[in-house]
Amino acid sequence: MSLSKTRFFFLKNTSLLSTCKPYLSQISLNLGASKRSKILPTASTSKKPVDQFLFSQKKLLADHRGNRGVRRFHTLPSRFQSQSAALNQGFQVAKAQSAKTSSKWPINSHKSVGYVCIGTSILVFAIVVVGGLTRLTESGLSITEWKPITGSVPPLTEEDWKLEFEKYKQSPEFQELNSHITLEEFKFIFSMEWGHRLLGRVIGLSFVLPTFYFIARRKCSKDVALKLLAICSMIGFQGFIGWWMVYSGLDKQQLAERNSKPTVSPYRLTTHLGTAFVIYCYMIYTGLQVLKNYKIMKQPEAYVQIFKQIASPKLKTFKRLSSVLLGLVFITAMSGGLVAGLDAGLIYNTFPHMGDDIIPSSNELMSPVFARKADQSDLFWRNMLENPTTVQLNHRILAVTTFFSVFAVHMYSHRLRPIIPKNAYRTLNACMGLVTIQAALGITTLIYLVPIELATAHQAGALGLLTGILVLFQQLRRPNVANIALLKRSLQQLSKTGAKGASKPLN
Ligand code: HEM
Repeated sequence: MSLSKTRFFFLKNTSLLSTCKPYLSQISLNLGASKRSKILPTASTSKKPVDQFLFSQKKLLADHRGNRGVRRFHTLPSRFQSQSAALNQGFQVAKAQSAKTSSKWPINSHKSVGYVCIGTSILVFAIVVVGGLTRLTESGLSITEWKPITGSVPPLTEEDWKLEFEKYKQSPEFQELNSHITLEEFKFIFSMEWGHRLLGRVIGLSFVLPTFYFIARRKCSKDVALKLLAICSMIGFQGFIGWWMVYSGLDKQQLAERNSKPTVSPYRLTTHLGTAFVIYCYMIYTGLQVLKNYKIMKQPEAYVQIFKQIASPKLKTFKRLSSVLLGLVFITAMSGGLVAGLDAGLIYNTFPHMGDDIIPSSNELMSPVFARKADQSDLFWRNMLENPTTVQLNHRILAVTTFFSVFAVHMYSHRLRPIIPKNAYRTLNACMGLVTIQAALGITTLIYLVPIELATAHQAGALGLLTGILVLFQQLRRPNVANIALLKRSLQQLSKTGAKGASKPLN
């Protein structure tokens, strides 16, 4: 069994950590959270460095492979226990604890969990683009029913197609806007919407099935299992939101209340877009976290330098800025969803001017036409969310703020260059490029009156930018508690041997 495999065994054993916790609390390596500093013995509490310690467990763990959890420590050979008083103490505590708990969850998830998360997030990216195309080709209201299971079979015969077309003919969209379309044209819009829904089902299956497998086979840690389950429920919920959105464009009563032509509610469209973005981010974040932890577990020495940098208090502001950027990009994207939902990109097609001025008149921005209450108490928020002029202006303001914020953080990163992890520095450079492309795509989409290609690219660009900032955010996050322990020990070993990367103390 290789050393890395031995480590895996070590880390798989949840109880080892709980074993170590009591006596590890003496350690404080200045790493901030007290929880994290209670993990592994320092050199002074253990006679052996962690690698030797782990290696010496090789046989022991192999002997006890069949026994999971803390039971392994019941039968520790005394020769091993005598190696360290501290360890001995830990084992005694584990014995006591074993009577109460027996956990089978590994501390680190297997890399395949990370691959599934990242792989499925690519499908989510694709469905967002397909969803954008569905909206831009005005295909979204062509399927008038929601059949989560049987709907995956498309019309197969000409008769089936005619039947679907008849159903569509009852919809407000056909009656008010599309009464001229032919069966062939209907087949196109139906296929767009059907493809979008099918991709949703594929995403559901390709995430839910592996999740059950990972959980049943204990391939993931407990907290990752909870995250996977949360993502599964969000995927299911997204299917429901999709139908809730479509229904708002099919129901005559709702359309009359909104005094709208047959289109979906902009609020529901933005909710649908927002949930897709959240699912996407959650998948990428979880996937990257799992892969990072897995990599560290296999080769902690390779990550030591980065760990020292991200644990440094000097990077605190930069880390906070990365979360601000993440929030800002997300809000800008949601405001873009409202622009799309209200077709607000079809007015004021100049930049930076909106009409004669950079900002339209206040009368137009806060028009009483949009207030529904007699006392106009809803004037402000209705204009902010329902007036296409104001909504477009908001999106411009947020987009420009996002652009200059990324630019400012990028400039700031040059000053911090020696202390920023290289990978994060590179990611921020890429984000600067992505935000520039995104702003350019937004402006051209507007100027050219929202052509399908540019609008689709602009939507994909939003997701691309969000991915970049999310990766940056993730790169600046600490690994899990168990891996921090490994890293601390590697760091100590490196400083003992005077190796490069460990010369400066952890600050
Ligand atoms: C820099 C950050 C930006 C982000 C993150 C962003 C994000 C988005 C998103 C997510 C959408 C919704 C797309 C859809 O659902 O189809 C959108 C739509 C839109 N954005 Fe942006 N945008 C940005 C910049 C800009 C800029 C600078 C402009 C131009 C002033 C602009 C103009 C538009 C227009 C006109 C739409 C509506 C397109 C449509 O109807 O499909 N965006 N934006």
